[in-house]
Amino acid sequence: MKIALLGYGKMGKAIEEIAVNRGHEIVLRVSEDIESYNLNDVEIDVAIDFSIPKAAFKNITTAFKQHIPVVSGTTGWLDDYDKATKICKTEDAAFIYASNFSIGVNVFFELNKKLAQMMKGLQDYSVEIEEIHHTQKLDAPSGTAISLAQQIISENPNKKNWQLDHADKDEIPVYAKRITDVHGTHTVSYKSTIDTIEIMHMAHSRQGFALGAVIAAEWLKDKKGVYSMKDVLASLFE
Ligand SMILES: NC(=O)C1=CN([C@@H]2O[C@H](COP(=O)(O)OP(=O)(O)OC[C@H]3O[C@@H](n4cnc5c(N)ncnc54)[C@H](O)[C@@H]3O)[C@@H](O)[C@H]2O)C=CC1
Ligand SMILES: O=C(O)C1=N[C@H](C(=O)O)C[C@H](O)C1
Repeated sequence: MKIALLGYGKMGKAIEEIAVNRGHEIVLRVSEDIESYNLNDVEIDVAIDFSIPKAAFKNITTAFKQHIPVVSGTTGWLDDYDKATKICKTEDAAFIYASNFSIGVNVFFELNKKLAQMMKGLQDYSVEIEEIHHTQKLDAPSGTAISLAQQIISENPNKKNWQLDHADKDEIPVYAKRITDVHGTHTVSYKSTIDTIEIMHMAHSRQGFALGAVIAAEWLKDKKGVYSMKDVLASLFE
């Protein structure tokens, strides 16, 4: 598979290593405005975008306009997600966005939904989310923490929204901490005066995110349409 890397930072490099080990070829590395590159110059089977919030929408839609399937893991740009999926459909392209491509986190997402269903009637418990990441991270809270909050909100009618660092009764507080060299730790806690229930996922490296993104790209390559990581991992969740 011929891969274009849109964003060639920490994740771009981790993806390159795994993709090459799985027999793929990196044909383009984009690390600044995509207008400086001509996507027609090389044959591309799939583009993988791990860039920065303000570049993601342009990177992704530029690829769609060349009918190139796109896997995107960039966080912090989702206000434009619906616009991007519309362009994907108009251009007959293919797209998977995930706030977290790690298979472990996708299992954790399923646990989070199940736990939210069980806890929604237990009014003595208050729910909160904590995420910890390295100090170079541009966005807060993390895309994964927002996904976790949205999953709880869709299961629990008493929760209407999430807030960074504080919350009203019908909101979920999300606490974001920045500590050198932390790859990504997410904890969902339900606390009462009697006890605390917690689920936690801790990434030990970027390998899980990168492997999941390459697996998603292999799965998406010959498809059209908009998908999620749940589609890619369907057999795991049957
Ligand atoms: N969905 C997931 O599983 C994961 C998502 N992420 C997200 O991926 C993104 C990238 O993370 P890192 O690689 O750690 O960041 P990074 O800062 O190491 O890399 C970002 C790269 O984008 C490049 N860049 C700047 N402007 C650009 C443009 N206009 N077009 C293309 N590239 C441009 C920068 O030169 C930099 O090398 C972040 O949004 C992060 O939150 C990170 C890990 C896992
Ligand atoms: O920036 C990171 O590093 C990560 N970002 C993603 C997020 O915002 O959730 C995923 C992972 O936690 C690492």
